[in-house]
Amino acid sequence: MKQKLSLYFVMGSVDCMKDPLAVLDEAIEGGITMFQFREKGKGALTGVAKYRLAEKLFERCLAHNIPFIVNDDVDLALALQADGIHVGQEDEAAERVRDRIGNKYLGVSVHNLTEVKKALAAHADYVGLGPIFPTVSKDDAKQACGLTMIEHIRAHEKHVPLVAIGGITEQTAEQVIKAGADGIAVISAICRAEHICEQTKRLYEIVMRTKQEG
Ligand SMILES: C=C1C=NC(C(F)(F)F)=NC1=N
Ligand SMILES: [Mg+2]
Repeated sequence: MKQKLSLYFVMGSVDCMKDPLAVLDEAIEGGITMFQFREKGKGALTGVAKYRLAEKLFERCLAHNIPFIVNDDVDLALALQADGIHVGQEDEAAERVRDRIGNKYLGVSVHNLTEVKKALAAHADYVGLGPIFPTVSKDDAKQACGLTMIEHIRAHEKHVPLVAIGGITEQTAEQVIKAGADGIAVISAICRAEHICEQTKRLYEIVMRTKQEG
């Protein structure tokens, strides 16, 4: 699980400046290790259009052995037979989701140690902690919790697979890993890059080098 979390690309059509399929193809070429389909916010696709896009993105991930995770929408995850689901504190209760999805990946959004412990009690496979820095990708994001929250959680839960999310860039990725995250989750750092493949490669190199240094 910790290896998979290294470079976790989170994306929906609203985050992309061009065809989401082309964006994902470039990100895969650049070395992402996990993908989350997060179709949310103003102008997000719904219904059949959302399903069709999810199917095509899932095909890309399958072809490259990259876990395909669906954000929030458990019904969509089950219909697609996705590799997993990611839910927030306000989504369907993690315990109930675990019952519905069996042993697929279950990720839970957390903002503090209490929520980490709750997620572990619900048998989550990993937690997504954030936003670490102010984010541009989520209009109802909570207050940034900073690197100290990563350190605090890691000090109390040494082994929990933890990916950090929220405003993480090439400039801050190293300190996020050094603070104790097993990986970084990014939206705009990849989606808004001039050259998506090159940017993804740089993020991948930084994360993997920093993880090796221990
Ligand atoms: C709100 C979120 C928090 N964390 C994550 C991830 F990093 F992928 F685990 N994804 C989300 N959608
Ligand atoms: Mg959610």
